[in-house]
Amino acid sequence: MTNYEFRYASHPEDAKKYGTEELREHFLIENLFQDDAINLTYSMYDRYIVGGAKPVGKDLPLETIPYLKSDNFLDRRELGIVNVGGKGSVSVDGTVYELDKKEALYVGKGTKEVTFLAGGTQPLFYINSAPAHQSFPTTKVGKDKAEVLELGETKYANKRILNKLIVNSIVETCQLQMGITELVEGNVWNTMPAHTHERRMEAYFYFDLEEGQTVCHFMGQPQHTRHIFMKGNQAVLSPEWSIHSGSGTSNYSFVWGMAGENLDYGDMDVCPPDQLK
Ligand SMILES: O=C(O)C(=O)C[C@H](O)C(=O)CO
Ligand SMILES: [Zn+2]
Repeated sequence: MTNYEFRYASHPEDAKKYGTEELREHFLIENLFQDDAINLTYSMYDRYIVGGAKPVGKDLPLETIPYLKSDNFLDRRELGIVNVGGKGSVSVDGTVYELDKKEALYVGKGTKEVTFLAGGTQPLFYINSAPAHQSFPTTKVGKDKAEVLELGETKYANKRILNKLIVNSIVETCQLQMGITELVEGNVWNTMPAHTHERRMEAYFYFDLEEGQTVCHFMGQPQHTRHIFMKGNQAVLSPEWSIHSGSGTSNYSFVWGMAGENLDYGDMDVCPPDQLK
């Protein structure tokens, strides 16, 4: 079963007026993982699709959805998959790729068949997809291939390990970039100092958050911020004009994914913490 929903893009002046319910309705994606279903959200932020696939008792083929008006999901798109659950497998045009937790698979434009296979130790496949103009080879990015950076300091409660997975130094893509950031125990702030990048939108997916804990995700223009309280296994859309940062009541991990004008991971306009409002 494939479920899908649609999100329009918001003007920053409009978003300033949103209350709690509107913010959650427009930016928060609450139900990504449903047994034996693929749940997709098609957004108008760079036509980025955010989704989840949870095969429990049957294999789940990635079917096209009406918003695409294409015969196959990847006729004009590329796809990034990050497994955030137990070990699992994905079939891509007949080749099976095994993904451990926190491993990624890039699937290029023109691929006809992508099937999330039941079995393993209950995988949870987090999906991001963006329009593509060129076909690049399907490539698994295992733990051995990830580029790992240590960021932040415990003194500032933001010590974290950033794992670049689907980035242009590892795999060729048209516009997709994805990776995982893991907060070190005792640290709670991600992406602080915060930044914007008007060249790209971004989506965050929070996971490995202890039951009963929460992450307060911050968004908005740097001098007009808003917050959304999030649970584990939920995603949030970050417009190109918005910061994306969060503080948890414990440590946690998140998958970041981006698309837009460039593939330059370092293209960020940093906002000093004491300038945020
Ligand atoms: O912890 C961080 O800092 C991040 O993970 C930042 C994201 O990768 C990002 O926002 C990239 O633009
Ligand atoms: Zn960013």
